[in-house]
Amino acid sequence: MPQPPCAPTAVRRVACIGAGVIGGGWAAHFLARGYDVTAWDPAPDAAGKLRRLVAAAWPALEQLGLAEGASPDRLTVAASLEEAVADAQFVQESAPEKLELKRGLLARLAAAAPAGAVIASSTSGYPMTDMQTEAADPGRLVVGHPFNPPYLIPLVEVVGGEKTDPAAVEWASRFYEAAGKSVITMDRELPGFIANRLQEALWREALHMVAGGEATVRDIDASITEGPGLRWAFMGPCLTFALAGGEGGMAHMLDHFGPSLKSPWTRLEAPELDEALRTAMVEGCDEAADGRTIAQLAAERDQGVIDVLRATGRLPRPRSDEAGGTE
Ligand SMILES: NC(=O)C1=CN([C@@H]2O[C@H](COP(=O)(O)OP(=O)(O)OC[C@H]3O[C@@H](n4cnc5c(N)ncnc54)[C@H](O)[C@@H]3O)[C@@H](O)[C@H]2O)C=CC1
Ligand SMILES: C[N+](C)(C)CC(=O)CC(=O)[O-]
Repeated sequence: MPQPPCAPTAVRRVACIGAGVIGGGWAAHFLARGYDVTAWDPAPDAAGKLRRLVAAAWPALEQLGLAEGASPDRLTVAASLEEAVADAQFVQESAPEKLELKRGLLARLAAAAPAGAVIASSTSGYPMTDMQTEAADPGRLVVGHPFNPPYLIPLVEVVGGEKTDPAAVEWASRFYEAAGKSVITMDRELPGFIANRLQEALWREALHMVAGGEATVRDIDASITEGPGLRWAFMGPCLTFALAGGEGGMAHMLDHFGPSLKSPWTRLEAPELDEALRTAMVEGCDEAADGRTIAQLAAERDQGVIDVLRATGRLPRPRSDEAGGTE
């Protein structure tokens, strides 16, 4: 792989390709951290939608603290993909989760972006090995998997594919850290990476319970927000379960509960996502929303995440180049 155009801490210009929920959220994050952002999205109404998304996110970002010079005015919406990435020092792809589309798009991005510039995909599950097949220079393609909304949830999972240069994975991890993210760098591809693999197990069980009429959407959500979710905001599932073993810690927890966990671990297959289950989930969510719109729920979520970050002492650090990084 040719050298990236600059050091990870010296990046000033980022391109966001695909500007929906996640691409727009990434744009808001990078703008708040003081980067110049150029976005491109083929949808006819994409520019207006993106600016509305950034405007809706900005109050939350102001609460967290903006980087010096950060402004929504530093967002440019390009007329073409090629124009969007022509000058980019880093590219974040957030197009729809369709493998063929990602393959072609990543190849186009690799052809158009400056030599060596790292290109990250927001994919929530495809291995980079499967997505980098059409690119002329796959070495600079990595997965940078964010969490919704990327402007508030710190975690990014970074992993390369078989043809990715390890230097690109390293560069991307350092860049995201400089941009204020909390990074897990994976040394191998796993289906769903780490967090989605865990979330998918939870989600599979939730859908089973709704499909079987065993629990309502409201009950399922309350079972997490009033229960384990409170612990998970600051202590992960392994350490919280180590505490379930009392003074004996994880060893006693496994000896005590392990045998009885074998059945729940192996009982269920993937649920059939048929029309009835889809309807039950949609109606259950409408009921649980209690008349709140998506925009109201998003604002509530944003405030909740900020409160948790603040309460647990995890407000974002300043950008590392602000602390003296150089080109
Ligand atoms: N929604 C979520 O919670 C999360 C999604 N992701 C990943 O982020 C990516 C984007 O997902 P969302 O933002 O949720 O989808 P979305 O549907 O909200 O946005 C996708 C955007 O891509 C645009 N688009 C369509 N064709 C395109 C093309 N050829 N090139 C560039 N842009 C194109 C669409 O116009 C749309 O604005 C997916 O890979 C998804 O797996 C990752 C983490 C969380
Ligand atoms: C729903 N999702 C699988 C796209 C979610 C993610 O990938 C991460 C998240 O935001 O939880």
